[in-house]
Amino acid sequence: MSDPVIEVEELTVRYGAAVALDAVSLSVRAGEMVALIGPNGAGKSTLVNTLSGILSPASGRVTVTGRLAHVPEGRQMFGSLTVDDNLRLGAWRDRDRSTGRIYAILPELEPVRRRRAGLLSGGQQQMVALGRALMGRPRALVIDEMSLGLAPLVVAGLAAHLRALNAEEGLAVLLIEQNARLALELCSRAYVLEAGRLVAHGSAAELASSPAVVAAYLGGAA
Ligand SMILES: Nc1ncnc2c1ncn2[C@@H]1O[C@H](COP(=O)(O)OP(=O)(O)OP(=O)(O)O)[C@@H](O)[C@H]1O
Repeated sequence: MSDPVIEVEELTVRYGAAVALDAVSLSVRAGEMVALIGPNGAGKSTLVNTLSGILSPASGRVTVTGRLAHVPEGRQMFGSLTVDDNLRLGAWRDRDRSTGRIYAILPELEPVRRRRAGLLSGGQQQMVALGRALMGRPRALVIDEMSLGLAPLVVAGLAAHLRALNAEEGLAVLLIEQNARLALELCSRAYVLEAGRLVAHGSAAELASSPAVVAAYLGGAA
């Protein structure tokens, strides 16, 4: 098995005296798509912000091999700029980098490349947000609430692109989702975070048949 691209070891993060993450360990390997599931306030954003280097650990370690890109919740488009210009913002370190590679990976964006991003559908905007993250040629991608407000067919299209990136480029993907059902469908493994602690971890199939997970997150009997 390949080495982890994202490795979080016994990570504790505090806001003042409040413990937001308590000895959390997780890993994502190259070519893997892994979910982090948890309710509001579980500590998901705290983990993402620590991975991005915005927050510092009180103890423990976060290691990312290569570049990590973050696809934020709510897409965060520059609505008055074109799709192409939004993509270019993902490569601010290298302004001459071509967007051609992104249109090859996400061909749905090519016909709308000159359109203002604010005029696109939610699904198209999510694709632009993904493309913008890929412009930095990351080895790891953290995607926040990708499915929010999107139709199942649109989410399936996005997931197909992520699987191809997993397989063809060995991208490591950490999917942060409140929609546990969807996360367990899309990912091979998942972690469940509650009040700053990991309460479950396993293959998606194991978690989908765990009575505790079913009761808390899948709304019914296994
Ligand atoms: N800047 C802050 N100062 C103090 N406490 C904070 C701060 N940010 C978050 N918290 C607290 O830390 C805990 C974890 O919050 P976090 O935002 O990481 O959760 P989350 O899982 O991302 O929630 P959501 O799904 O609602 O975004 C919560 O109890 C929250 O109230």
